[in-house]
Amino acid sequence: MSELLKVAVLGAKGRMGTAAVEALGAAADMELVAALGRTDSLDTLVDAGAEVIVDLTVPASTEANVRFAVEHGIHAVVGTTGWDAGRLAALTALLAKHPATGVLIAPNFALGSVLATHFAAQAAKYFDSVEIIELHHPRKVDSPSGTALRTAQLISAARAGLPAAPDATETALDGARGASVHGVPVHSVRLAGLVAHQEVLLGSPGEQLTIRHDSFNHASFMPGVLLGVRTVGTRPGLTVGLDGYLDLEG
Ligand SMILES: NC(=O)C1=CN([C@@H]2O[C@H](COP(=O)(O)OP(=O)(O)OC[C@H]3O[C@@H](n4cnc5c(N)ncnc54)[C@H](O)[C@@H]3O)[C@@H](O)[C@H]2O)C=CC1
Ligand SMILES: O=C(O)C1=N[C@H](C(=O)O)C[C@H](O)C1
Repeated sequence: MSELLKVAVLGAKGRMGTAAVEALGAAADMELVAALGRTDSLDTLVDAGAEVIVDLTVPASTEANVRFAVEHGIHAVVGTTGWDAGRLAALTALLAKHPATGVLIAPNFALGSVLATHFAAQAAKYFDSVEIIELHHPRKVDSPSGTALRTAQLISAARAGLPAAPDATETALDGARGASVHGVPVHSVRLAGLVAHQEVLLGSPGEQLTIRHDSFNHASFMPGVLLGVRTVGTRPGLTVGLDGYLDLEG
């Protein structure tokens, strides 16, 4: 019998953490060796012999958690938001000192969402206008969502060198045109009853393409979490986006 992969969850009592503890506990090739909450010591990870952590905490905690893991040779699969360019640069520098360790920063684990973002980036250069609407449950603490930030970044890169989208707005109330993320307008909706949803609207004269993804519950994220845990140890260094572990060109 082959060895089980020793996995720990950080943020184990949260919405995502609860679902991940259940999914990882049910995986035949994994052993859940630790389930940490906000007040637990990170030393538990070392004592438990964790090989991979899954960080599902809060933007204020995630950077220190991942740093601890990398410094102890533990791979990290990260779903928590808040990984801006500065944090990613610092993590890349840290990983250079720990070349055998892998980190996946996954703004969204739902495979449909990863595909929707990929398709939106592919389509973006063929339309005059692109805007993003992300819609989430009202307990979400960050806005715009990590998924929308990532989608806007990829769309902006795909549209490099193209004219700006037409927009005759001369006066607007603050926020009425959304937040400009890499030049792409992003609108955040927080509504009771929602889970996690995103629409990318692409427009040209006479036509519109809408690319929409819906997560109806947290089960949607679990296949991506498991894929990340199974793969991260074979991918040293930093990977941003679960698409880095998929074969999207094939
Ligand atoms: N990548 C993805 O597919 C998804 C990512 N997320 C992101 O994951 C994060 C968590 O989301 P939710 O579970 O909805 O939030 P939540 O608020 O339900 O759970 C966060 C949990 O982390 C705990 N926590 C805070 N600091 C901690 C620390 N230092 N160590 C251990 N636990 C700590 C909190 O006490 C709480 O129980 C958010 O950033 C969210 O945007 C959420 C859903 C999907
Ligand atoms: O907080 C959430 O719920 C989610 N957070 C991630 C994000 O900010 O994109 C992923 C998903 O949208 C759910």
